[in-house]
Amino acid sequence: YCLQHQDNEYSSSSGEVLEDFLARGIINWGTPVSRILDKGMLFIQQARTTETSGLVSVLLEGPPNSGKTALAAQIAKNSDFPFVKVCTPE
Ligand SMILES: Nc1ncnc2c1ncn2[C@@H]1O[C@H](COP(=O)(O)OP(=O)(O)OP(=O)(O)O)[C@@H](O)[C@H]1O
Repeated sequence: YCLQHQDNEYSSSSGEVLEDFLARGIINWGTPVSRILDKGMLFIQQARTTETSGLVSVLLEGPPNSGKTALAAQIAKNSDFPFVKVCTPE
């Protein structure tokens, strides 16, 4: 599910959230985008390996609306793992 609103409204399923973020696709406008997507594929492989716990944490830092969530959604889509967006008050 997706907890998108502070009023505890569960707005859409994992697949619908992905479609929202990726409706127009990801524009690969330069090295920062391609590097994050490439590293995302490595993290997916890492999460799939049986030697690890299957839990991989990644911090994407950047200004508001710079595309952090869109890139996380694209990596989730590439992985076939579910995408869950959780919004906090801060
Ligand atoms: N590389 C990209 N290609 C296509 N669309 C993009 C790209 N980067 C950002 N966008 C679009 O810009 C908008 C803002 O991006 P997004 O919500 O991912 O930013 P954010 O960094 O997570 O923002 P915030 O920190 O405010 O949560 C979205 O509509 C997203 O789809």
